[in-house]
Amino acid sequence: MKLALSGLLPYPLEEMTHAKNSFWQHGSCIFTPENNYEIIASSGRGKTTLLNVLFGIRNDYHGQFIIEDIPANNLKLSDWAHIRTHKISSVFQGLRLFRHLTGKQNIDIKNRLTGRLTDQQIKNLAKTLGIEQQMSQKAGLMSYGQQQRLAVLRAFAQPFEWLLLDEPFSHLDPVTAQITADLIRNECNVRSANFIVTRLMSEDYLQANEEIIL
Ligand SMILES: Nc1ncnc2c1ncn2[C@@H]1O[C@H](COP(=O)(O)OP(=O)(O)OP(=O)(O)O)[C@@H](O)[C@H]1O
Repeated sequence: MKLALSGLLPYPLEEMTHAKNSFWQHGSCIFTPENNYEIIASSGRGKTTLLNVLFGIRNDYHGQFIIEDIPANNLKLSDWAHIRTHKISSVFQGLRLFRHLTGKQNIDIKNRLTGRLTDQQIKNLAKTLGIEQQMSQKAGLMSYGQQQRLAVLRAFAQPFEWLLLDEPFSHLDPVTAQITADLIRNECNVRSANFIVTRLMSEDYLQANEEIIL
């Protein structure tokens, strides 16, 4: 599924000085399924805003976001529901976990809708991510780094063509980050899917073949 931005400029970025001499000056790019993408910028330059546009949860922008030749603003809520269940999965910067549910319950609540992962697959993924023991613990009691890995696992509990990841390694040590990055890359490969990941200037774990500097 091709995602295209044409002259995109989110309203909150309009008056910002960096928007006048950066990606936002033209706001155009095409995300094609042959590539993985990194969106790289220092804090506050619009990474989360851009991912939220791609996930269809913001439409406060100039220009156009086009999904497979259809302007995103023409899509109905039911179209977006379908896209978010079958085509685009996401790991938000704020994670959006249910704090009072266990790790496993957080996965199950999504997996029940999609039936994507078996219990054994969930167990194996949790083990690889080093959060096997946390699956029976309440999410709100986990460290933020453990919660980040749980959110990555949850993103796998549905089919997708694109996986959006907003600074997914920000609370992980380099070894754990690399294990998580390798798992993400492998899951995408197995599913013939692609990722769009944001990161600050200083980190680089997933090493996509296309870089977008904001
Ligand atoms: N709804 C909004 N109303 C006003 N300003 C907003 C809104 N959404 C985003 N912004 C502003 O847009 C700018 C970019 O925010 P964004 O969260 O996209 O940055 P970021 O690159 O993801 O930063 P970080 O690396 O710190 O997460 C910020 O200055 C933010 O205050």
